[in-house]
Amino acid sequence: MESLRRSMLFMPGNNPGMLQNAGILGADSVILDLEDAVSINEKDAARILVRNAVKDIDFYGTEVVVRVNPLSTDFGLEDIKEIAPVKPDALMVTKATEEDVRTVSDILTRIEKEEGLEQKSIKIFPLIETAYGLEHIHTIIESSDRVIGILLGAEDLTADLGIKRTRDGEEIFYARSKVAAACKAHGIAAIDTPFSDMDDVEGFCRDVEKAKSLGLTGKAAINPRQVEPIHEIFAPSQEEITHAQRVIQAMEQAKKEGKGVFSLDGKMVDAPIIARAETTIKKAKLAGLL
Ligand SMILES: CC(C)(COP(=O)(O)OP(=O)(O)OC[C@H]1O[C@@H](n2cnc3c(N)ncnc32)[C@H](O)[C@@H]1OP(=O)(O)O)[C@@H](O)C(=O)NCCC(=O)NCCSC(=O)C[C@@](O)(CC(=O)O)C(=O)O
Ligand SMILES: [Mg+2]
Repeated sequence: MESLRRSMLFMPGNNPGMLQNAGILGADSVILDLEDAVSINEKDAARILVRNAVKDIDFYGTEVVVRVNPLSTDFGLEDIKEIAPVKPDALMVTKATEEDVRTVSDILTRIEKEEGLEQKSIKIFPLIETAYGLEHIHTIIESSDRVIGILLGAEDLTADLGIKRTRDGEEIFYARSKVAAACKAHGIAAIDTPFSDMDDVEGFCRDVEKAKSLGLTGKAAINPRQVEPIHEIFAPSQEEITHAQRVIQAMEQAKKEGKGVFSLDGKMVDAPIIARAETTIKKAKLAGLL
């Protein structure tokens, strides 16, 4: 069955307490970070900790993604060689380019063969956080059929663009729209950038609403407190569900009467409205609301 990926909770790979609880925090997906949340002198210890966590901890069905260091550093290749054999669901590739995704995919193919793992079982989640990555998003996605989703990284992206990162996020409107459309075109997940002010609940909810309204399918979290609001906002509202059910009922009646287009509450209903209603029902079922 298709699974939900509304929330992806980041946690530093060098924090055993957080890793220990990763499967019980309610997130759809956890990202165990070996990159920016881990300082240079902790990289080796974090890699061992994350390897053991992926191998031994019960994640209770939560998707497990490990963010590895770039291959251009001393740590990237070592991360992949140590982590892939314990079979995380996916590796997250930072500041992704086509070449990075191809290289990681080739290394995974070799490791899966050596370890007797199912081919293509380890997926790839590229992080789009450079101007190059954003403008090459289609070819990056097409670089490997392991790619299951994109995460937008707004801090690094705005730094690369040399622009200010603001609370309202006006400056990432284009990036969000581009990631949403490209991911939709390829049928993969489009995950929004994290919101760093954990205490600004109102601002956070507005940010999640904005991402949803632009077509992003989920959001990264940095704190467990952010998980529940993400799920609530990404779930269809009761009003949307009731309306979708009425559209489907009316469609079934119209079908019997041989009508392709009909009206409900004085508004025209045709194929795109029906498709939207079907999507709402599917999402409600996945979220356990129906
Ligand atoms: C910020 C803070 C230190 C605050 O800690 P605090 O302890 O003050 O928080 P509290 O709320 O008091 O915690 C209450 C209880 O929850 C536990 N707890 C907290 N957070 C938890 C968590 N994440 N996972 C599990 N458990 C957690 C905690 O251990 C405590 O447990 P307990 O003691 O048992 O009660 C903490 O959240 C944290 O480390 N977050 C993750 C940081 C991180 O991974 N960043 C990198 C990824 S972003 C990135 O890189 C994006 C990007 O790529 C994008 C771009 O480019 O744009 C880039 O480059 O920026
Ligand atoms: Mg980053």
